[in-house]
Amino acid sequence: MKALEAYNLKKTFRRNKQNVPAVKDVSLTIYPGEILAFLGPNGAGKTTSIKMMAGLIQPDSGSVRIVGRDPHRNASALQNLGAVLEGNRNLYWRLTPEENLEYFGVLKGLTRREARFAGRDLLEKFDLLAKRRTPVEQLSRGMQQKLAFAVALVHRPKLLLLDEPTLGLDVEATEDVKILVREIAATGCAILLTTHQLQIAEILSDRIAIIQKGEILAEAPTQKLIQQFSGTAYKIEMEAALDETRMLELETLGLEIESRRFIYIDRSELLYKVFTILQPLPIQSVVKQANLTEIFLQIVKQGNNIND
Ligand SMILES: Nc1ncnc2c1ncn2[C@@H]1O[C@H](COP(=O)(O)OP(=O)(O)OP(=O)(O)O)[C@@H](O)[C@H]1O
Repeated sequence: MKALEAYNLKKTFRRNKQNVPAVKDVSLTIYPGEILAFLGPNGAGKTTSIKMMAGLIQPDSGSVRIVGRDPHRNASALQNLGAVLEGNRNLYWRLTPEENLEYFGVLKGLTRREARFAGRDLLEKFDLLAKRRTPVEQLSRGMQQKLAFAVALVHRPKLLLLDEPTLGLDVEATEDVKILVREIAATGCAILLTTHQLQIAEILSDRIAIIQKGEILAEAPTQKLIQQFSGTAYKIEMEAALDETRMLELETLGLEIESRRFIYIDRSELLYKVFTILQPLPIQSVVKQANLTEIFLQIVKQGNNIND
């Protein structure tokens, strides 16, 4: 059974008497144990999409199923959903971790006893046991984020939605969150996460969906996406700016040149031609493997659907 199915979601907001089309067409599927990174520039429609998937915003059209149930029609669908959507705002700051877990556990349908047991387990797993009686407002940002995860997981959901889970965290806390995300997925929970930190998406995700202006531009397994774009892509970095003659010669080959120093080669058969043109200028580096940041920028720049 699929953990999440979203079909053709659409949402237009009304602001200052104008229509703001936030999400035009978003369809996504996530399977148990899978981590999907949902990427896109600011304002692309990620949060609006996630809120529709979480049952918080009613779509204008399209449908959502969480483990087969529609969260907009059937509140029981939410028993399979955990979400950390706006930083750690799903916590009560004056309550302790223990109290938060019990409170939210009961809210999600557990008995107090079940919530207490599940909460204690999570506190232990997330290394928060020593802080269980400290009010949330006195915890570090990293601890608060881990607790927000714990609260989202207390009722053992099958789908976890994470909006920017590492925002504002230091290096160590970011590492903790990465490990947690992997561990949670390993238990069979499906995870959808948004992040602007593309190296995190590259390391963590099994699949990537890229959204721009409310539409999915690309969706593919992470490694496939990287291979697809790395196969023939080279980037040459020159030590100094190129002269006019060489610029012209390279441009005649149809190559993209950035800041007169970075040459992008999209066909490997051109590589040696380019080296000949560049001789004897010093080359700083030649990189073959595109990373997700470059791929993301390429896709968003092209702005058309590579799945077509
Ligand atoms: N409640 C709202 N009323 C009006 N417009 C909205 C509302 N929520 C979002 N928008 C608009 O919808 C578009 C998509 O916003 P959304 O927050 O979904 O993008 P995002 O991809 O999550 O962006 P970011 O990466 O900056 O968080 C933006 O133009 C935003 O201004």
